[in-house]
Order: sequence, then C-alpha cells, then structure tokens
Amino acid sequence: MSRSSNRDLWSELVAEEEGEGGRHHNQQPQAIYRRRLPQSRPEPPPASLHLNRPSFALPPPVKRVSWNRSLSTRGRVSIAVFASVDDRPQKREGKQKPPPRGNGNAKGKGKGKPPVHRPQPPNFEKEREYFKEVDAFDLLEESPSPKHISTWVATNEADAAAAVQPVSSRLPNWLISHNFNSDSNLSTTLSKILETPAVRSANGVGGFKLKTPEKSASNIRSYKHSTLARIHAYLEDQFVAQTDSGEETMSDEGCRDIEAAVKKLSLASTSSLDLDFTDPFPALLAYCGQSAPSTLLDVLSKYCDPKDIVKLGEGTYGEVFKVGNTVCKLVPIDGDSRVNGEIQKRSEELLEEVRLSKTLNALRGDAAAQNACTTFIETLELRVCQGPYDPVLIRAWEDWDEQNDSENDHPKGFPEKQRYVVFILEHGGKDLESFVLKNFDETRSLLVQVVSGLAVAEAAFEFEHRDLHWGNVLLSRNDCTKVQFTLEGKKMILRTFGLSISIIDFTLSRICTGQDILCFDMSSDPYLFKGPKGDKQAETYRKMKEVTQDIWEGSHPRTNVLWLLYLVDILLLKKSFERSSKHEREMRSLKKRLDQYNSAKEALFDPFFSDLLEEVNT
Ligand SMILES: Nc1ncnc2c1ncn2[C@@H]1O[C@H](COP(=O)(O)OP(=O)(O)OP(=O)(O)O)[C@@H](O)[C@H]1O
Repeated sequence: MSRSSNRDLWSELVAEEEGEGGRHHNQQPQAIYRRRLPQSRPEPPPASLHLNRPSFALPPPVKRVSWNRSLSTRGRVSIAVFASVDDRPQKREGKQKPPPRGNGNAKGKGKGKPPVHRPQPPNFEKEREYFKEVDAFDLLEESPSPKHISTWVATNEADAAAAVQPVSSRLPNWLISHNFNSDSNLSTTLSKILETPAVRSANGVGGFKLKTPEKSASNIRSYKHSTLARIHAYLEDQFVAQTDSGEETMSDEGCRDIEAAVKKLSLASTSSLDLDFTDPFPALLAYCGQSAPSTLLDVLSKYCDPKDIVKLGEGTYGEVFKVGNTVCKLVPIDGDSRVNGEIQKRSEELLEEVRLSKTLNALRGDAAAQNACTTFIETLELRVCQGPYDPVLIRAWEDWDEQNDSENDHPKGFPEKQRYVVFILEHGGKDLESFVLKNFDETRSLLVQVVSGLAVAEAAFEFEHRDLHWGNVLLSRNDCTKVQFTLEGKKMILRTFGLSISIIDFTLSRICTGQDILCFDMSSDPYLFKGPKGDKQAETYRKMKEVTQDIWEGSHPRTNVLWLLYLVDILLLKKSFERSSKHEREMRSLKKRLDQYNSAKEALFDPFFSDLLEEVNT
C-alpha cells in the first residue's frame, strides 16, 4: 500500500464521514446497551447479522429475571409468584426436576451449617415469610409506582440505534484489548495507532470519533470510515513529524505493517479497505489477546491438574468451577442450541461484559491512582475457547449434580464447534446468602467494604452495580484486619475484622469507561420489575426504575444507595449474627440516613462507618 495512493482515498473517506457524521463529533462517551436476548425468538440469528436486528421488532424478553435468578440459585421454585410470570421454555427433555427443597437452596449452598449465634437455619417457610414481611415504612417508601416512564427507548430510531450500538464498540474493544493483553502479539505500529487519541484535533484530518452510530443504515459504513480515518490520522502524524525533522521515512513498510496486523486480527480479508466489522467474534478474540480459540483443557490445565477440577456453582448462563486457587466461569456463546432453556449469549454481549470486568480490574493496579480498591472480583484472565466440553469438566459437573442436583442442562451435548468465553476469576469465597456472619463487627465490616468499593468505582467510572443482591456479595475470612483504598486521591484504611468481601456479577451494571457508557437497558426486561410486592430485591429494581426514570444510560449513583439499603434490610431481616438491640437500632438509623444520600460516596461518610475508617497521612 503506497502512501500517496492512499491519501486520496483517505481524504474521500474523511470527507464522506464528515458529510454523514459531522453531528457525531462531540466528545461525550457513547452509551452502549446490552440487551437480553428474547427467549421466544424462534432461532438465533446468524452471528454476522444479528447486530442489525432492530430491537423494536423483537418479542419481549422472557429471560429468568435477575431477582428470580438470585433466589433461583438457592431454590428457583421457592417463590410461588414466578409461576405466573415465568413463561420460559421448559428445560430440555429427559430430566425431571425434583420438588423444591426445604431450605430453598436448590444448589446446596450453605446447607446444614448452623449460625454461630442465635441459630436460625434457613428454611423454606422462613423464606416465604420473609417475602411477606413488609413494615409500614417500607410499604410507604418502597413500593412506588413508576411515575415517569421514559418512552425514548421505545421509539424505533432509538431502538435501532441501541440495536446497532455494539457495532460501534467493536474496534474500541479491539483497541483496548491491546492495552489489556501484555502477551498480545500485535504489531508495534498498530499499537501506536491504538494509542492515538480517539478524537483528533482540528489539524490534519482531525475530528474523528470512533463511535458514532445513530442511523442503522449508515452505521457500519461510517464506523469503518472513522476507523480508517483514525489509522490515516496516525499515518499523517507520522508523515508530518518525519518531514519536519527532515527524514521523510514514513514508508510503505509502515503501512504494510499496519495492514498485516489488521489482517492478523482477522478483521480484514484482503485489504484494509475490506475491513469487516460485522462479526464481533474476531473482536472478542482480539480482546482476549488471541488470534484463534484455545481448547478448554489448554486453558484450565495452566491452573491445576485437570483431574482436580471441581464444580463450584452455576448460574443461568455459566458453570463455575474451582480450578486450583482460582475460579473459572464458563459461558457458552454463539451456538444455536439453547442452554439451560436460554438462547446462548452472543459474542458482542460478552465483549461488553469482559470490557466492564476489565475496567473494574483497573481499580486494583496503581498505588498512585486517584481511585483504587480491591472490592470487585479480580478477572485474572479471559479466554475464548472452542470444542466440546472436556471430559474432566463433565466429570466435575456430574459429581456436583449428584450432590446438588443441578438445575442446568448436562453439558455433554455441546457440539465440536461450540464456543465459550472463559473467565478466570479470583476465588471470592461464599455468597452472603450462605455465609454465616459471626457478629456485628463482621456485619459492619461487610457494609463498609461494600460502600467504600462502590464509592471508589463511582468516583472512577461513574459505576453503578444495579444488582447487588446477596448472591453477588462474596465473603471469606483471612488474617488481615485492615484494607487500604483510595478515594479521589485520599488514601484511607478500613477495619475488616478479618473479613474480606468481593462484589461479582456486573451484568446489569453501568460504567463509563471514559470512552463508552456500558449499561444494560433494563427497560428491555420488564420482568425485572414484576417481582413480589414487599420483596426487598424486587422493590429495589422498582425503586431504581423510579430513580433512573427508566433511562438506564444516565448516571444515577443513588442506585448504589438503594442496594445499600437493601443490604441493611437483608442483614437485619435475613441474617443471623450475634447482635444486641443497640446494634439493631444503629442499623435502623443507618437505614433512615441512607435514605437521604444520593451516592455511595455520600453514604461512606455516614457516622455508622466513622470508627471503621481512618485517613492515611502521606
Ligand atoms: N469468583 C468467584 N468466587 C467464588 N464463587 C463464585 C465466583 N464467581 C461465581 N461464583 C459462584 O458461582 C455462582 C454462579 O456465578 P454467577 O452468578 O457469576 O453466574 P451467572 O451465570 O452470571 O449467573 P446468573 O446469570 O444466573 O446470575 C455464584 O452464585 C457464586 O456462588
């Protein structure tokens, strides 16, 4: 590719982009919605086409709702109300599910372990009663009818834009992948392009923005053009710089280097002009630092002797295994068959999820960072794999099934070409539902760690978890009694009383990466808001809907406070630990004050936490 022959072409592309996309050149992060796939769709679309699927044409999603999911992990059928709203397809034939178990813990977690004090072993009746128990204050405050339901997401144009949004994020994902994957072997020239600011200044070809879609018809084209324009901008910079210094050495070699690297990433077929961004799978691979999928065994055997792998838990989409000291979450993607009654997630959905996890990982790194904490589960590695389920995993799955009676489908049916995303995660311990808290100090420790983590992530990324039920807070004990975090440059130490917490599951979360706003459009999942009246978790979704006015890409840190309120309720109503009536009063008054706060950051400075926090003098 010669520079001179390209310049005209670049200019044409630039001119075309400016013509059709001038309105996109603002610097605000673009919202990227992740939409749940509807279940009743007859068959999943081909991977290369589904991005253009106009979401307004889809039937309403009927996925197992999140609040149901969290309960379902412990006993999917324990809440009778689901029968009326859950029209999911039945599980695959051939497996009869047993009736619900008495402890509401169908997956066997936390079974039989009596609490240390005031023993109240969980049981189904108690759980049922819990869902009835709503005090007068809560009824007044926690069951709002949505007053302002936004309609913009229901319009065709907005829906169409939302449906194609993932297209716009692919290259940024690819670009970011380079930064996240030190073992990535992308060309160095390409890495320079990756570092080129997304928005160019007025000189040169300037003013390009990577993500600009508003109209579906021109999205893919203009996206390609802006990508190419960015490459062009880089080349032009090189050219200018080298001319100024008198060595005009910007060569065809450089261009070939770029083109080769692009091809290597499978994003181009014959030349850079044929870049094909309609298939997100190569972008997912690139994000994971791979040029081709690995096998499951290749990945897992890095962490332990495969015969030692045991299954740890399961979710709607993923199977979770203990692999050495780490945890492996395995999510089948892109296949045509249903898994656990659900249409498989698609590459681009996983692309957003892994981006989100990686963004949160960034909070762990730098000691000099303005915002840092270790509250969010660490993603240690991300891999794309392909092939049938490995026999060692099948054995681990069956062992677990024998003891816990899995709700999921047997994994033996996966085809040769099945794809997976493998998340290698830090082992976070047990979830709050099954963990037995010893005393009030541990309870305070749990709350202060959650609130500080949320405050840090709010400050760093406008993060809102939006689904912080008791299945998504993991706990473990260690010898450490203090943990440090940094909030807006201020280093703080908190007292843990030997308890360590990790927050998981960012499916519904909102985050601003600086480049994009990643969020889940909860208005696309009406079942989330149809949980039983008085159920703390269901009420929290409804309250979030009111706070956000059903516009989910907006920043509403108050949603984090709603989940803190939920956690205090859960601790008061559902957890047993050694406590006095004074402790209970303290928690109730915390709850009342939380009601006044608009962010986790505000909540962190509540007097309830003051003797747990200490500022580090530097
Ligand atoms: N890092 C981890 N450490 C320890 N246990 C974990 C970890 N991640 C997940 N688990 C366990 O595995 C279970 C399933 O994980 P998770 O909820 O992430 O799966 P999922 O497919 O996203 O579920 P769903 O989509 O149904 O919410 C969790 O309930 C948790 O108990």
